[in-house]
Amino acid sequence: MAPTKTDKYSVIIPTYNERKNLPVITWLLARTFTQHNLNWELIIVDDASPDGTQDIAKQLIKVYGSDKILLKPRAGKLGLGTAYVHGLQFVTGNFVIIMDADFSHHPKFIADFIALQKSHDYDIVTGTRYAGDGGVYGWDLKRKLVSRGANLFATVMLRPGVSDLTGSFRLYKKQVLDHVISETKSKGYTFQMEMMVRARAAGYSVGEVPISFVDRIYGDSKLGGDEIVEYAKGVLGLWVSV
Ligand SMILES: Nc1nc2c(ncn2[C@@H]2O[C@H](COP(=O)(O)OP(=O)(O)O[C@H]3O[C@H](CO)[C@@H](O)[C@H](O)[C@@H]3O)[C@@H](O)[C@H]2O)c(=O)[nH]1
Ligand SMILES: [Mg+2]
Repeated sequence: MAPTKTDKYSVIIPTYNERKNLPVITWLLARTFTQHNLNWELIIVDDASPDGTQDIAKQLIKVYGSDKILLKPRAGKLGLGTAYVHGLQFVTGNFVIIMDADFSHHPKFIADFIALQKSHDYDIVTGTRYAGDGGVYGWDLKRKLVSRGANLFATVMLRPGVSDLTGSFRLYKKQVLDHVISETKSKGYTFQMEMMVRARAAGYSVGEVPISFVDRIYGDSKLGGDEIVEYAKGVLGLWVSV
């Protein structure tokens, strides 16, 4: 089954200091959707970035149109999980894609996500770095071990049957995202893992597309030691409750 005329893909991108990345990621998204003749919109959730990300977003609205690009800012840096909740209120599509602004998630994979979703009517399609041709490029050994360890820990404890739990390049049916996000309590990096564990517990179907995750060129990652401790607490909390 191919996407229909009534299908619309709403991309939510949370941004914090992504002035340099946003124009190119937007251009690549527009190209991907245009090439595949798909309806789309991009919702930018910027948390008062001091680098002027919002000025760039406003220029993009002028270039692509306010039906395509929506800027939905917040007053301060409130974290990734709540950024998706915020962006979701403004979605007009029946599918939602969440991804990062920094090219770790290349828009070219979106066509594969959509094709896989359509072929199995999946509720969710997730990018995976840890199956098939997927991989991570540009991370040092420590960061690789943290990520593998985080995935292994949650996999062993919770057995959700999904190979990449902490990644955040995903496509959801809109009503599935509404449901799962309403049940998810964690905010920061734990959010993606909790979303997937809760989705599986609720019986939603999940397809996986191998992706190459490339570390950002511009700007810094916001992952710190506190987030790792939060993540471990999150896994243990779900182990008790789900
Ligand atoms: N609005 C908003 N956006 C934020 C915030 N923190 C980060 N972002 C945005 O969220 C995206 C991811 O942030 P990064 O700082 O680039 O995260 P990362 O360390 O590369 O982590 C990525 O990989 C992890 C998996 O290994 C993922 O768990 C994580 O979600 C993210 O995709 C980027 O678009 C960044 O601008 C925030 O507090 N608010
Ligand atoms: Mg990143």
